[in-house]
Amino acid sequence: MTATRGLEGVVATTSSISSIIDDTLTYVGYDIDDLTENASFEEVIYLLWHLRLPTKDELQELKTQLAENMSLPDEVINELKAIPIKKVHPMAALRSAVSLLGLFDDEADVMEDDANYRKAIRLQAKMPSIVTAFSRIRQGKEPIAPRTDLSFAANFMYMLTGKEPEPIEEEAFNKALVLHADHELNASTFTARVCVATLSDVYSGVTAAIGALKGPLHGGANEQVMKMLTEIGSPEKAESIIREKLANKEKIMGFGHRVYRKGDPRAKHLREMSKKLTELSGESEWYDMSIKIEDIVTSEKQLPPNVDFYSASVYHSLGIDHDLFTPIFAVSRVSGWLAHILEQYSNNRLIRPRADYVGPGMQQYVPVNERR
Ligand SMILES: CC(=O)SCCNC(=O)CCNC(=O)[C@H](O)C(C)(C)COP(=O)(O)OP(=O)(O)OC[C@H]1O[C@@H](n2cnc3c(N)ncnc32)[C@H](O)[C@@H]1OP(=O)(O)O
Ligand SMILES: O=C([O-])CC(=O)C(=O)O
Repeated sequence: MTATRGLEGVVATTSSISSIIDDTLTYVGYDIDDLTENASFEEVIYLLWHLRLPTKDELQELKTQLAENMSLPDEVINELKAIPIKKVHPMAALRSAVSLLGLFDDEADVMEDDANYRKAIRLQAKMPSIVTAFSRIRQGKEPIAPRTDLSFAANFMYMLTGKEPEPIEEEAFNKALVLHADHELNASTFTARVCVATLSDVYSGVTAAIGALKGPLHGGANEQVMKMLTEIGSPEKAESIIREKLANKEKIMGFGHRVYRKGDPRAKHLREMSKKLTELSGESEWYDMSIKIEDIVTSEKQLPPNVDFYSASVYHSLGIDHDLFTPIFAVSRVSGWLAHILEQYSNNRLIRPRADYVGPGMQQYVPVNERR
């Protein structure tokens, strides 16, 4: 038995949800470029869960179901008010709140398909409410109730700020949600599948996935990108700082990918949005700095930007707090996690690989008093 470090190149399951072939990303056979330009996030949710695009009536039904399930139990709001909210990372709060939500769902441990689908709707609907409630409570404000007449993207921004977004902001946010929705067997999705393959429940699967997304090598990279851009401070300083980081063998956040070699097809959409939105907000230095960094990292290390690099300046331009970037990723990616959880249940087998043991050989137990 020989281990493959990080399971690189290992094919661990079949899936009909999304694919990455020759650096092209598709959801159920639809190119990500096509979906980003044309689809609403609600259509993408339906696509991932049903493996086909919805009719007009089916889409309306999904929108209604999401709208009806957005509000949070008082206990979850009260818990967010009880935690040391100024010290807690919102991803940790989201992880705990999703786990807590499961305690107030009478169907949490009901394993029938219909019940699991209903839980998927509830989780998809309530994740934006948790993230926005966290943000409001942290500012000493009351959470804002969701509106049934707004799109998923607009509702998130409305619950965050109390204002309806401008059409260009809603469009950008919808695109970002579409771009982050699913990505084959990434670390958090794999985590969700491993968890529910024990026939554990949907809440456990999503809670585990949030924990995996939180790390800076995965979803947590978008917040780290903004931290780096803020530290660099201006496009003029980018070159020397990035060259120094590379010389010190530091990783540049938002670059590199386990699967893509030529580049992440999502990055160009976010680059374009970053250009547009930073111009609009009068802070084009974030875009200029990002372009400069991309030039250096691609020429020095042949590492193209991934989805997290330009999403940082996009979310910043939308006025979003930097530590909410990864929770927003989760608000979108939960659609993919849920699709994979439902797919795993539909054809389940326990996921249990082996380890190549490299520790000491057989040893004799020595009582503690005799040990030296
Ligand atoms: C949504 C997402 O999860 S997208 C990924 C988000 N994560 C990041 O942006 C963090 C920065 N990037 C990385 O850490 C990596 O590229 C990962 C985690 C995405 C992929 O990791 P792996 O496939 O395991 O590649 P690994 O970390 O082994 O890197 C291979 C080589 O490229 C280098 N490298 C990879 N990424 C970077 C980077 N961002 N900056 C500098 N060097 C890098 C490594 O140092 C290593 O060099 P070496 O062979 O000389 O030691
Ligand atoms: O696929 C991966 O390894 C990481 C990634 O880009 C994602 O989850 O969107």
